Amino acid sequence: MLLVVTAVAAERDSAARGLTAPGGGDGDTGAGVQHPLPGDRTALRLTGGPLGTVDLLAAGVGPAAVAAGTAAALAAAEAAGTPYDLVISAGIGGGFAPAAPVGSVVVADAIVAADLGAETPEGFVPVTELGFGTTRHLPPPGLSRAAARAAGAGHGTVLTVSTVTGGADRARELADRHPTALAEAMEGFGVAEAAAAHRVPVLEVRAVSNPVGPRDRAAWRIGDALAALGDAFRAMVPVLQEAKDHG
Ligand SMILES: O=C(O)c1cccc(C(=O)CC[C@H]2O[C@@H](n3cnc4c(=O)[nH]cnc43)[C@H](O)[C@@H]2O)c1
Repeated sequence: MLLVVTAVAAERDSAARGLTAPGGGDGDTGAGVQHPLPGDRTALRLTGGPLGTVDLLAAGVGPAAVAAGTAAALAAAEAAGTPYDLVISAGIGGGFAPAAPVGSVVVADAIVAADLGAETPEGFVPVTELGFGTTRHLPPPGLSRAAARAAGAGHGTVLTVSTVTGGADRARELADRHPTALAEAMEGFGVAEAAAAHRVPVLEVRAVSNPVGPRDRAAWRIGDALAALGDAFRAMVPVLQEAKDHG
C-alpha cells in the first residue's frame, strides 16, 4: 500500500489526478472514496489501479501537522494488518535558482531539516551536533533516482523549513549550508520522521511554485506547480508499480 501525504487538499487532488490519469494509473480508480483515519482525519483512497491501494492524506501545513497525520495513518494501517510499504511527501515548494526553476519538479535524494538546531555566536548548529536526533532522512537511492528520471525532475536535497524563506540573505545562507539543495518546503522532514519510526521508506516530490528568495507572493505560480505535480505523479506510476511488484 502507498501513502501520499500533502499539506493541503489542492496538492492531494493533483497527485490523485496524476495517479488516475490515462497513462498513469488505471481509469478504474475513479475519484476514490473517503477512508477514515484516527483523530478526525480522512484519506482519499484509490483502489483498482496498477499501484493497488493508494491513500492520499492532506495533513496540514508544516512538519508537526504532517508528522502527526502520517504517524496516525501508518499506525492505523499496521493495526488493520495492511501496512503501507512506501510513503511519499508531496506538494509545491520553493526552488533554488538556477537549478530548480518555477514549474520544474524535484525528487529528494535527501530530506533535510534545515532549521532544527540552535543559533550560537558561531552561527547555526544542527541538533545532531548538539547530541540529539537527526536532521536528515535518505530515500531509497535507486527508487528516488528512477522516480526523478521518469518525472523529468531534478534529483537533490529538499530542505524542510518552518518559515518560508523571504529574503536573499536567508536564501544564500541556506544554499551555502546545503550546497546540494534544490528546493525547500515545510513538510518533508515531518513525514520522513514518522515513516522512519515505522521503518517505512519515504520519497519527497516537490513542484516548484516560487523561487527561494525575496518574498514576491504575486509571482507564485501555484496553479502551474499543481499541474506539474500531477504530471509528475502520472509519469512516476510505472516506477512505483515496479517498486511495489519487485520490492
Ligand atoms: O503568503 C501567502 O500569501 C501564501 C499563500 C499561499 C500559500 C502560502 C504558503 O506559505 C504555502 C506554504 C506551503 O507551500 C509549500 N511551499 C511553497 N513554496 C514554499 C517555499 O518557498 N518555502 C517553503 N514552503 C513552500 C510548503 O510546503 C507549505 O505547505 C503563503
